[in-house]
Amino acid sequence: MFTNKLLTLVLVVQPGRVLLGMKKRWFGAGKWNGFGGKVQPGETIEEAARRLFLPENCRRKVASQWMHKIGNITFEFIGETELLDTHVFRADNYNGEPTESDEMRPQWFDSDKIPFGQMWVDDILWFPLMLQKKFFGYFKFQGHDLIIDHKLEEVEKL
Ligand SMILES: Nc1nc(SCCc2ccccc2)c2[nH]cnc2n1
Repeated sequence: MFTNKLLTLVLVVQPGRVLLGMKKRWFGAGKWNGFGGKVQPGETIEEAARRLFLPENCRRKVASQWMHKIGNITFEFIGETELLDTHVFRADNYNGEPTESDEMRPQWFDSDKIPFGQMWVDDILWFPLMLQKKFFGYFKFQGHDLIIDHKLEEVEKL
């Protein structure tokens, strides 16, 4: 019997570069990733994505269409009963300057130099889709570094 945990993941993709953050603590610490986390009760997935990515003092200034949903990935970890239902967004028009937080140390990467060796092992599989399409994904992990099953499909609509 599985329960679902709603998560967000925001990636800023600009011509020739992608913004990632080095996760400094807790789940996924030591890996480069997009920006996100858990959706709180009473907020929408989009509201959570905005809250978790934009610093408080920017939220009012950033229009609502600053990001668009590009993917939905479910992560299952063997031995755990909670599925991570992760909603992936692209924020291409973000032109703020990212600042370091307690959680994340941001850094821009050239699109052809994404540090996949220091990221979750599934990312190299869906990042290329993220640049062009929308996609559904499912990854079954044994531990945090071994994918034992996965599905990935491009879709027209999420
Ligand atoms: N890229 C990626 N991300 C995650 S967790 C995403 C959701 C999250 C959770 C906590 C803080 C920020 C974002 C993954 N899990 C397994 N493979 C994975 N790949």
